[in-house]
Amino acid sequence: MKEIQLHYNCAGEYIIMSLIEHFIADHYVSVIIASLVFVLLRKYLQTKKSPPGPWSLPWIGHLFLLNKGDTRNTFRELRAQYGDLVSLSLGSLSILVVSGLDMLHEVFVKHGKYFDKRPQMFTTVKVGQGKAVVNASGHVWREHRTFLVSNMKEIGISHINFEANVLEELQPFLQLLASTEGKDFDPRLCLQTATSNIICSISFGKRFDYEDPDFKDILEIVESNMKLVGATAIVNYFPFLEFLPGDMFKCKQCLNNVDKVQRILQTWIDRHKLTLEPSKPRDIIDLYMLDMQQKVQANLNTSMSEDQLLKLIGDLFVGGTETTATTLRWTLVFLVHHPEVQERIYSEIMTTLNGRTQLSVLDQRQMPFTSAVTMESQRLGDIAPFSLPHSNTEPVRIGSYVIPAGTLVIPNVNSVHLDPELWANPSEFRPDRFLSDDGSLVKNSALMPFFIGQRVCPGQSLAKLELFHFITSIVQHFHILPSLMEGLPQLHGHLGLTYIPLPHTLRFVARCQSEINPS
Ligand code: HEM
Repeated sequence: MKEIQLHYNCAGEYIIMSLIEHFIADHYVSVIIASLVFVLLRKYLQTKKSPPGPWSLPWIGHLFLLNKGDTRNTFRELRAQYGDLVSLSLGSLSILVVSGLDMLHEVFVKHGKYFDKRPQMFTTVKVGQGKAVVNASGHVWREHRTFLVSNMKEIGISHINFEANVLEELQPFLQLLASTEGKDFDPRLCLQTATSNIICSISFGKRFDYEDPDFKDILEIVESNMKLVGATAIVNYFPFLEFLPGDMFKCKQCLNNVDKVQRILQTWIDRHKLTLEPSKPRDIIDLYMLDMQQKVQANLNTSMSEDQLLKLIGDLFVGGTETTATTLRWTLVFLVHHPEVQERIYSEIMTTLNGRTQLSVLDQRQMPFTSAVTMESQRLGDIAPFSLPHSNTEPVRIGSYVIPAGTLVIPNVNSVHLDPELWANPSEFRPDRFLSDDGSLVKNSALMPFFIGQRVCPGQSLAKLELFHFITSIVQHFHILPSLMEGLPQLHGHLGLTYIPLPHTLRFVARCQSEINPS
């Protein structure tokens, strides 16, 4: 009895275990077969539950597929073979590629609340520190996103006059174009500077001189990190690589850059706080400080802090500069290929201005062709072909499949923007596809440059305003002509974090010399 008590807590348990032992001894062959069948059946049912995908190598998974050429083509081929949901893996990470208009709606709208997280990896956890909006999930993300969305609503409702900020930036930009005197010129840098300066205006209430050393430093560091994030991407899937000796994957350099930008932003925020007047919020920083103070005073559970504010301003730079500048660059590329489209926009501008010199955002409603050109540039330029990666913290059933918790979910927006089932001749630039027979604007839910669902771009009102004013002002004042040296720019680009045009120059020849005075 003593021996029995060593192994079993009570006599009942002893009896049951003895019966099982006897059964196994008598039927051990049947037990082995049954266990085998059980294991195989479970495995079969599990694979049945995950969306299909190609065979993978142990440990590295589909690295060979994702590292080969243009990922948009790879995903197109995978979709043709396996359907709208494709399972892949990298290291220990499960990946799901979601394609097609209906499936993107099913996953990111119908089941959107389950897929509103960001995956936990080097870029989000170390670079973005899981803070503010772009890299955050859960309570921090929801609170900061709500703050941003409520303060970046349609023009006229927001506290900040975005249009004034955009118009203020247009003047030095147009003067810079005029100063090129119709010679070959690459507009990339001045578009990036202008869009960054607009983020400065809405964040700090002031624009910077293009030669301001701190401003130039920030632009250079942000650009350097855009390139470094490509080099560090592999660390997202194989995290141990970060800890190899040296800085082979540029992780340390990338994190140092983040530190440098934060230090500059912190000094700007500190200076700005000294002049805060609660009755007159001037910009995002003022609005944030006031919102935070109110919540602290009311003893509310808030994640808002000065540290989060620093990251939020960083998010606006990352989310709002390169994206808008690249969209404008693609638009210029398409316009230089289509002088007849430039002339149609010009004529619409002149009719709408009707003697005035400056368009207002309210004029947009009377300018369907210009809106159609912007939409078509966003579709064909397709600058964010995979949006940003999402993730889920619990298993989610989509149709007959189960998506495991912690999957990295990639929205294949490219599959929609260039789908021949949705757009006739999708690789052609045809703004008229967004116009009805009577010339009015036809919206199309298959156009999703700002993506859809819970994480849809909160800066889209500002972005649309910038696109409208920059495109119309450039066409109002200049003929956009091909480079004398290089001819027309290429219509294909380079796929990095975003899809960008290949380096090129254009000529901006003033329509009427007297209209813009270079300073
Ligand atoms: C043409 C210009 C722009 C395009 C094409 C664009 C596109 C996008 C896309 C595709 C996303 C990812 C949505 C997702 O997570 O699936 C996004 C997110 C975001 N964008 Fe934009 N964007 C533009 C301009 C802006 C501007 C001007 C701002 C800010 C002033 C901004 C701020 C953000 C932020 C903060 C996020 C993160 C949202 C979140 O994680 O909840 N974007 N944008």
